[in-house]
Amino acid sequence: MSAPIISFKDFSFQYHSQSEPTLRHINLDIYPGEKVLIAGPSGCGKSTLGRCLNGLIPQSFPGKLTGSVTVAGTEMRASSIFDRSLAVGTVLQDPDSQFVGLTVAEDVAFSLENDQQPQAAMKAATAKWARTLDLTELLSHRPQELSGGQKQRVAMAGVLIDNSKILLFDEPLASLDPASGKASMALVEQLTRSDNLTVIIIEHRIEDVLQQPIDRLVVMQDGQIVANDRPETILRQSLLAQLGLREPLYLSALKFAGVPLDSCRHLDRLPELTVPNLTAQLQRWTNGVQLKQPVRHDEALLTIEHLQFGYDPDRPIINDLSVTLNRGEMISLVGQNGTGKSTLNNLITGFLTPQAGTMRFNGHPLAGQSVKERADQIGYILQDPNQMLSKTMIFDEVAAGLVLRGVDEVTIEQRVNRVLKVCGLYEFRHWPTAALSFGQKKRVTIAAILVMQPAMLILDEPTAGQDLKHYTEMMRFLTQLNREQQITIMLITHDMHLMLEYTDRTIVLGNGGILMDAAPADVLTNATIIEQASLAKTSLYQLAEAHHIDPTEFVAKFVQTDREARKCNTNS
Ligand SMILES: Nc1ncnc2c1ncn2[C@@H]1O[C@H](COP(=O)(O)OP(=O)(O)OP(=O)(O)O)[C@@H](O)[C@H]1O
Ligand SMILES: Nc1ncnc2c1ncn2[C@@H]1O[C@H](COP(=O)(O)OP(=O)(O)OP(=O)(O)O)[C@@H](O)[C@H]1O
Repeated sequence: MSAPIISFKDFSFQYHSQSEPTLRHINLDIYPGEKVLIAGPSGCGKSTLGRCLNGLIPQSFPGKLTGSVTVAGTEMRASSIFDRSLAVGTVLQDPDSQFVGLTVAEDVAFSLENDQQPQAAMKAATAKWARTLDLTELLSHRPQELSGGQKQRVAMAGVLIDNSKILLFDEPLASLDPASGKASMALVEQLTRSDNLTVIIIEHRIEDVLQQPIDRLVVMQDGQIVANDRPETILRQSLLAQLGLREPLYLSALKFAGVPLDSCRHLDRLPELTVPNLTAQLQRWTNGVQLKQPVRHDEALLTIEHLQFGYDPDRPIINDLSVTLNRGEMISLVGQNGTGKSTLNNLITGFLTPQAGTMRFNGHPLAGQSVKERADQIGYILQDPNQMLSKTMIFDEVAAGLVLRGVDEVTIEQRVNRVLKVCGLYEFRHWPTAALSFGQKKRVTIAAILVMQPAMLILDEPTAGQDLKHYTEMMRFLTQLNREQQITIMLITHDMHLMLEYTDRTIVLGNGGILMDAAPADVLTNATIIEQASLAKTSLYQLAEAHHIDPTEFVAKFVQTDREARKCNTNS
């Protein structure tokens, strides 16, 4: 075997501002041409490990380090951040932080320009990567005009153009629609094999990454490596579930059906999975589950009719869109990157004004109501809580809307405390928001909206970047608000699991209008819609199809069983 291209030897790292090391005694060798997935609970140190590879540690994030890290034969401490960034191309979760150019084209070509490459070569390379990542049409746009997923693809092109031999992806899938996520993972696989790249992927969405072959799965916990093996070995041991991480859905389905994992071969690769008598076992399980009738909601809350909007009025993004959302519904809004999901919500909340059409909320027209008036009834929660927090202390943050509306102090105290209790934040009420984790901050932003007693919440990717424990906590909390207070909740998401497991209705946006409006299991088993809206079949669909079971029935029964299992876990 050749020498490792990356080697951690008894490596520990402690951020200057922390009292304990974040990485502890890491020993890890990665060989040229390997594709490695790093998984682990939130805060276990995955991104910190990545920063040690691309040179951000210790240069931009100083701290105390012991042991050694060598990348491509050079000891980390001996190389500059510039050399290190050339050796390791990095795509971060938050692409905004990577933009430097005025246009998409400048951004993609930035590193070549820095390297003083000839114009012609630069243009050819930019065009090639723009084509590969479906960005050609966007080359003259400003990065600020792009949707979240488009930004992520630009960041990826800007890194791939460099031809680095090592690529590091930190949560590459969070803002990509399922089809783009799948396509980018397939592209990474192709490059790994054709150009003999070494690839490290940090990701919570393990099932999505495992759609392509992964050579090694490294699992971290509390700053240490607790498993480092072939994915199949780790999946068979159910280690992911034990650590509170999300297993691939098909694995959960095998467990529900009582299939002993020891009897499975190629457990990490669904297309090659072989299990004796699997068809009979899955059919028996499917026949044994009785589907319950869903609860109906038919009191209209938000009625949108013939809505029309384009940033350039001649090129509508929303085109004659009509839909009614009912009180007490839990809805997912899905669709291709750049299709107009955020735009639609900005129209509802009043940040944008439609060129035509009407919207009525609770029977009253929204036109003529200010952003503030709409915010009393419809709360919009952005993906990144840091963009929403404006006060230093938690209590003040939650009270801000009431203070702005001139509510008296005694009422504010009562209402804020009540909401803080509902959100599980009461004990932190005198803390600064900066001291909270990402998930807790998100709750504060929700609390600040709930205090206005809205009838509807719209949340953009409420669980992105969170591990299963925090994801489940957040979704349990939202489900409780929905059931107990009859708040209508609409989740904008690219996460097909989330849509299946937690929502009762899926609205698929595309071509300016609504492509489909149905139960999530029906959407995810409709091949035409999946294709049109850049969604993806989950592994459950593939498992059912391969074993001649009606996929819609199988998926619906899986969701019901999974919800019941989760309910039991909560009650116990
Ligand atoms: N810039 C920083 N300064 C001080 N401490 C930090 C810094 N960044 C991270 N940490 C600490 O290191 C720990 C690990 O963070 P890291 O981002 O590496 O985790 P992670 O496994 O990538 O988590 P996630 O999955 O939530 O992104 C955190 O608990 C945090 O307290
Ligand atoms: N301020 C703006 N000026 C011009 N065009 C814009 C602006 N904001 C968004 N767009 C364009 O409008 C389209 C819809 O963007 P929007 O952000 O609504 O999409 P989205 O469905 O939310 O995407 P994603 O899933 O990637 O977040 C995209 O093609 C985007 O490039």
